[in-house]
Formats: sequence, structure tokens, C-alpha cells
Amino acid sequence: MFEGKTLLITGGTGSFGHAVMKRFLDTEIKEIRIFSRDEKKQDDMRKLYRSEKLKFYLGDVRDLSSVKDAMHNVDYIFHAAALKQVPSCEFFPLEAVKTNIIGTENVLTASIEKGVKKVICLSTDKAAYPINAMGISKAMMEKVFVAKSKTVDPERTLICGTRYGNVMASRGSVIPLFIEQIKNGQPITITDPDMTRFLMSLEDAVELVVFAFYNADAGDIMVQKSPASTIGDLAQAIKELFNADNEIKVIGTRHGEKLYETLLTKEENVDAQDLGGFYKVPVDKRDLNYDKYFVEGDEKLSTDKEYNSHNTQRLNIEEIKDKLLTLDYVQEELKGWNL
Ligand SMILES: O=c1ccn([C@@H]2O[C@H](COP(=O)(O)OP(=O)(O)O[C@H]3O[C@H](CO)[C@H](O)[C@H](O)[C@H]3O)[C@@H](O)[C@H]2O)c(=O)[nH]1
Repeated sequence: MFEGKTLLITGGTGSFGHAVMKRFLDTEIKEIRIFSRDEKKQDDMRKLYRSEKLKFYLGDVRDLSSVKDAMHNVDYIFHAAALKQVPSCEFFPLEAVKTNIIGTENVLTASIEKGVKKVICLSTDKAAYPINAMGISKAMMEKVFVAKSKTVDPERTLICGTRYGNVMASRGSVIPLFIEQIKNGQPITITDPDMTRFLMSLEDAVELVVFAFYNADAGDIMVQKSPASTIGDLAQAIKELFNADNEIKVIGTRHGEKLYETLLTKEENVDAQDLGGFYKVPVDKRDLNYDKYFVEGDEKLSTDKEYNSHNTQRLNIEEIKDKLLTLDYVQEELKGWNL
């Protein structure tokens, strides 16, 4: 379906943008358009890949006209532009509103106007039962794209989304931190050994978006089933891989952080469809007749459970090690370490 087509990636210079670009660059795709704010990152990417198929557009999702200017003749959009750091959104919540919520509204408004055929909006597990500003803004982003998907004929513009968990070894995340601490002979700082997180790779995130592309209907949110581990086991697995004996220091749960992450809320699970490796949260089909919100209930709502990093498949230390070894980053770090 991508043959001869133009794909626009908002936030395209980020790690997800890079991974998608690599996935599609050598296909029959016509053009991959990278839309982002940072000219330096764009220039680095341009020089690194030197591909005729790659086109760079400077702009900000907050600015509707810059979004519109990038959308002529675009067939599909992966909307990944976001503020995603928990602490910065906590201090500057309105910035999260502007980028994550209004920015998404802009991307969708422009897509509909320009006749883009499909838009996939990327969300995060932190949007399910959100407790921090980043998660709350992403939850609102989901509401915005679900509502917007109902305003347009899906044959013309199909709007849907994905929700995924922590990307293993992403910049500034816990796996590189633990490895750095080992290399520097520092204590390994664990917030709570029993805290759990889903373990997904960047490739999984790309696979999820591609799955959504082929399988989601308008307004659906697609979720990938993922294993999880406790942070205590993750630290132990990394210690064993690096043959390290650093002490473990428990520092306590950080501000805005949960004991476990949720990929499907209990309320979503009632209607979610199990598609093997994925779940599909179908769009709420109730119409503008508000009455039905109050007179029609669902018995399952009291009994169904959420799908979270505490009740998903739990990896043991050996399995975490195997998973870590699939990451290029960990392989590279191990090579350097053994030398
Ligand atoms: O020193 C540390 C740091 C983290 N953790 C734990 O490791 C897990 C993962 O932490 P990360 O910091 O890798 O990931 P977060 O889920 O906290 O969130 C990260 O990913 C988010 C995107 O999903 C945002 O970008 C956010 O700012 C960024 O910290 C958490 O359970 C956390 O408590 C520790 O045990 N010790």
C-alpha cells in the first residue's frame, strides 16, 4: 500500500521517526517527509541518509499554517510529534496542552482539509488512568482524535491511533542509566524493586503503527500485547549481563510515577477485541444522543480487568537478559565493556 505513496512523519527526527524511516526507506515508497522543529537534527539526518526520498519540513504542530504547508500530496501520516518527558510537562503543563492536544487538532484539521488518506496518532500507556501532565495531555489527545475521526468520511480520511509502553533503551531511560552506573562504578538506583514496566523495543512500536495502518478502523486505538518485568529483575538482569557487582540503592518512587502502567483500562477492556498479538479498542459508537450515556449500561464493566504491566506476561531474569541482548545498544555497550 505504500508503493508510490508519500508518508509524513511528524516529530520525524525523534527515535521513532528514525526507526520508521529505516523501515520504509528501501521500499517502493515515493517520499518520506520529516516534519519537525529542530533544523540541526534535520540536517544531521539529511547528511546521514543522503536519500532522494527523504524530504525535510521545518515547522511546529502548534502552528497550523506550518502543518498545512507540509501536507500537499501527502497520502499517510504517522503523528509522533509530542512533548513526552514527564518532569518537563509537570512544570509546564500548558506547553503539553499546546503540543500534544492542540498540535494534534492542527494535524488532523490540516489532514482533513488536504485529503490525507490515513492518519495514525501515537499515544502512550501513561495516557491510561493518567496521573501526570504528560499522560493527561496524551489522554486528551486520544479524545481529540477519536472525536475528530467521527467528523470525516473514513473513505476520505481515516483517523486512528496506537498506544504503547516504554521503549527499551530510549534516550534518557532507565536501561542506559543502569548501564552507565555500572560502567562508572556507581550504585544502581532503583525506585521500587516491585515496580513493573512493559518492555517494548522501538521495532515493536513501528510494528504496532504498521499493524494499525492495516487493521484499524476510524477512531480505533490499537495496543500491542507486551511482556513486562519488575525494575528489580531488570537491574539484576543488567548486572548479570555486565558481570557487575555494583550495589543496589533504592531511591523511592519519583514524582508523577506509577507502580505499574496500564495499556488497556478496565472500561476499554469491556469492548476491546483480541487480535492475537494486539488489542483493538473500537471507537465508541454512541451518537450525539447523550441520553444513552445515562440509560444504557454494561454489566461487564463491574467485572472486567484492566491490562497492565502487573498482570501481563512477567519475564524472569533469564528472559529479560535474552530480550536485552536483542538490542543493538546493549550489544554495543557489552562489546565496549568486555574490551
Ligand atoms: O534511576 C532510576 C530511574 C528509573 N527507574 C525506574 O525505571 C522505570 C522506567 O523509568 P524510565 O525513566 O526509563 O521511564 P518512565 O516510564 O519513567 O518515563 C520515561 O519515558 C516517558 C515516555 O514514555 C517519558 O519520556 C519520561 O520522561 C521518561 O522518564 C520506572 O519504573 C522507574 O521507576 C529506576 O528504577 N531508577
